[in-house]
Amino acid sequence: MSMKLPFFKNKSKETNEPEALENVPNHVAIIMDGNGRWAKKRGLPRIAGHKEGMDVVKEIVKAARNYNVKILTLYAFSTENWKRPKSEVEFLMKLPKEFLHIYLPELMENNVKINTIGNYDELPAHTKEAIDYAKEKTQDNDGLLLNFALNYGSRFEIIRAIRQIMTDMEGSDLSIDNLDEKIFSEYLYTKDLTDPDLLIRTSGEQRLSNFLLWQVAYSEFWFTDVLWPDFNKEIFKEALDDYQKRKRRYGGI
Ligand SMILES: CCc1cc(N2CCCCCC2)n2ncc(-c3ccc(F)cc3)c2n1
Repeated sequence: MSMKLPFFKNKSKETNEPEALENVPNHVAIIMDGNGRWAKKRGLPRIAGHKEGMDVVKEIVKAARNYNVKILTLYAFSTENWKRPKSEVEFLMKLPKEFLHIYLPELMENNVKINTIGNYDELPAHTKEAIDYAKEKTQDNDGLLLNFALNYGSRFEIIRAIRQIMTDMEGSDLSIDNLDEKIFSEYLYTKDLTDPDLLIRTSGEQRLSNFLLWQVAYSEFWFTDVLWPDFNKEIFKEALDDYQKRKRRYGGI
């Protein structure tokens, strides 16, 4: 009986093996803007844009894993967003639970670790409950770090760091003389993360909107007019390709 040799398909297409790309940004941060505009263009309520935007998050998490990005930070809710209509804020605060209910099993399967930065304690209890469960379930994962910026504001983060430094100076060997950038960074929400190598912002706006102001000092910025709900893995790859082409400078020549 002749042995039927296994037909070797192009394995890379079928497995979850990351696609080998040169000079991939280790940390990508994204301002996911344009959800309300996307809905308005279609005569839909704003919350329809947020819902659509949530599904794009899952696609971009998969793409980031595929290209071997190590940290993906997503600006999901800013300290300014509390000023939005109460009904919209209530809807937004339910999205983490909905996202995790749908995608946590797949995130677990793909070794993704969930993290958050921002003034977490001020979030509603039901929001924190869902996220705490996901953090606990994924705490030992060492694949992509999926980092949601929630109730995050960079100026608040900087003042919070200065306040803590002033308190610590009273009772420790921390002094004005030895305070430097490294010590200051250790007081930020992002103390355990490397700075973003690439910052992406959708919807055509070219401003930081109080996002990671200290951390993006040496980041490459990439802007697109595409609204977040229309963002996809192909456009994400375009940003990574552009990043690869740029000569990285850190203030030097
Ligand atoms: C709390 C505000 C908010 C808004 C939001 N949007 C709305 C704004 C931008 C577009 C994406 C969809 N998403 N999408 C996922 C999450 C999420 C957060 C934490 C977590 F552990 C799991 C998922 C999310 N959170």
